[in-house]
Amino acid sequence: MEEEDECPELVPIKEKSTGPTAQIPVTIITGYLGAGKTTLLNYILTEQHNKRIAVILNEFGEGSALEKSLAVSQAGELYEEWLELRNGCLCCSVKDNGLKAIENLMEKKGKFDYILLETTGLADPGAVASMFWVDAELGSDVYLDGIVTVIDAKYGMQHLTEEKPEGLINEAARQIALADLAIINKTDLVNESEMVELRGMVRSINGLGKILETQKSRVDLSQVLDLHSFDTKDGIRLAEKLQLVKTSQPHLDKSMLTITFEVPGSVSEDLLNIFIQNLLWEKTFKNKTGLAMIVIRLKGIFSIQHKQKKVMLQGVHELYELDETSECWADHEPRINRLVFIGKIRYSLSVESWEISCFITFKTCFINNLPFTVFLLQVETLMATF
Ligand SMILES: Nc1nc2c(ncn2[C@@H]2O[C@H](COP(=O)(O)OP(=O)(O)OP(=O)(O)O)[C@@H](O)[C@H]2O)c(=O)[nH]1
Ligand SMILES: [Zn+2]
Repeated sequence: MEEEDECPELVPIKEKSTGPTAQIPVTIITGYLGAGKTTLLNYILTEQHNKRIAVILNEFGEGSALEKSLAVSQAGELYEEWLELRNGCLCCSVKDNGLKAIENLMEKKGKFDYILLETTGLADPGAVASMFWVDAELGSDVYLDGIVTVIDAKYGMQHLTEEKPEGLINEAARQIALADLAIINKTDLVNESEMVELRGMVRSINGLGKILETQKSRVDLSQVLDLHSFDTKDGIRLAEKLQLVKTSQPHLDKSMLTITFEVPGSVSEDLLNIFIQNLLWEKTFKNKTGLAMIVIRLKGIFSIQHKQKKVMLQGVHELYELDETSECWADHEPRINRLVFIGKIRYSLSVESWEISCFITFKTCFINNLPFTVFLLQVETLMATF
């Protein structure tokens, strides 16, 4: 893990030129796992604003880019650069990939006039933002327009008040501290007193940024794009902000991990729902020390029996939804069901036994048309094997 780089001397970039060599604005969309970043991205991509937008997505964990790509609408002309980082994130493990992705996009320059960069839910937007000052010539093509942080109204307080291992920063707080715009999303899931508490907490972390409140991340785009938050006169402001939230330790919480299951076949929707409810609500899957994984984020793509379309699973803490996507399983396409867990298990050394117990039960969802009693018997037999 790279030590956090010294904050680079921030050199305000020169006045933005206009015309064909016009610099392209970049908006960083950040926010904790499941807060609604992709929902905001989709909303921006599908709203009428006659901007041709390029998207850079940085996903946490191996292979989970697939779910992300299915979640990002294919509206309009979309240039997608993937930064699929193995259990890392753009900001602290492979900064140069971020630059590479932007430079790849710049080669297609002229075809788009705005870049949206969605970070992983665990990323440090400060390190991503400072990328725009580290690489001088990059500054000539793009400029950082603003940092937009999406906050989950239902779990935001839990994320912000979570005890972190010694010296580790709370990434949710850091994402808010650096926001030019904070969007408190999912207001449909909380009452007024919870909103007052969260609003106060956000304001106490970030006294400057604008705060909007939304459902499904639907905001007035003039409040999100073209903010010019870091124009020359404000460039120094980023330095101050970075100093404000600067820490010496890397921020990636080692206890956070991603587990991916891939199983061929088609699954019974009922058995899948039972499996997910046992996982998220009953926490029935334990490791050999009797611990369950704290699943913070759950994503998946499924082939459901008797359905032609791919079904996407989205879960955030205890909430989950199975939605049919517009994409069909192609005739020759192998039906591989993928399930990605992002979460933590104390004493992660014993995550394997948790993984085995969970995987075996997941596999039993694929044994077609089992009477439920037989299914449960199978689960018990399987669970006894380790
Ligand atoms: N109830 C409710 N659900 C929402 C709202 N906005 C988004 N969601 C759901 O929350 C889940 C996560 O939304 P995403 O947009 O994928 O969140 P994200 O921040 O991109 O998540 P990561 O992939 O972990 O980074 C999805 O199931 C969304 O449909 C909202 O305002 N209310
Ligand atoms: Zn990072």
